[in-house]
Amino acid sequence: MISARNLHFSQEGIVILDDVDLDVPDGEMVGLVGPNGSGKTTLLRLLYGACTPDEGTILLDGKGITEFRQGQLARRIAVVPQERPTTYSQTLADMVMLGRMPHQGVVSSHKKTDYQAVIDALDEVGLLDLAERNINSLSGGEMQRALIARALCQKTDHLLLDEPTNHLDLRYQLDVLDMIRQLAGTKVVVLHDLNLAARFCDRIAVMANGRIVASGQPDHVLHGDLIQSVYQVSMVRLRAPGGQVHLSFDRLSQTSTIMELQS
Ligand SMILES: Nc1ncnc2c1ncn2[C@@H]1O[C@H](COP(=O)(O)OP(=O)(O)OP(=O)(O)O)[C@@H](O)[C@H]1O
Repeated sequence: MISARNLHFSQEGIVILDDVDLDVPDGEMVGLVGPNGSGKTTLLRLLYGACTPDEGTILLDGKGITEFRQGQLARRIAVVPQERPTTYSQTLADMVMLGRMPHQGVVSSHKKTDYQAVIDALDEVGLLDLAERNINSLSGGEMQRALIARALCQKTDHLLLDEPTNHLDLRYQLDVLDMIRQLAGTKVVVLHDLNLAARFCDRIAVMANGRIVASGQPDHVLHGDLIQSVYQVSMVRLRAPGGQVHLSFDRLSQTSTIMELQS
């Protein structure tokens, strides 16, 4: 369980997060959505201790995040950041093995369980065939899956992902989010694609101007009035013959009515 209470965070005199509360219960996947610059990455960074809030508390399974040493935190939280690693010569398997570091002693060599964790994680993201490839040669989507494999390898109770699907093709967007959803523990995922958020997240928190302006189950949160006020676009909710909801967006000048089409 991750709980954030009353978070305030400023940089260079600019308020970036303003009174943010967030609860992520065990087993749930919570999507953070919102326009560019609304504070999603900053909130994620606070949740994994990369930044310290000016005010407020973050509890990890009931214990203040500041009470954990760095190594303890790395055994509890894995992160898939937006940034790509600075590329240098290293095999994919070696990069993913870095996810095992929090579980290894200072001078310990890799154990059988470490190698197995790397193999399992690479297999999970469909990259096992590329294990010995230099990471410099990976495509954008392959690198993104490699970073997810590294986080899986860390075997933590909490997984935080910043736009994990933005380089992935359609199949891997679905495969990766489905796989993440099924993991035990808590998952927080920053997404721009509201259809993916609606499909895979148990709950969604909508951010705007450094605040969470709505949160709850996707069907309750993703309604036209809110989307229009937050993104300045109109939203149409369509329902496919199989019952799946599809959200369609348009510029306000083109469509301003919100419709529900049932087949
Ligand atoms: N060091 C800083 N100094 C001043 N402003 C900053 C600093 N770091 C971040 N910001 C601002 O904080 C705001 C929130 O940034 P953040 O990256 O959290 O947004 P985001 O919702 O993740 O955006 P995006 O969807 O574009 O990735 C932005 O307006 C950004 O310019």
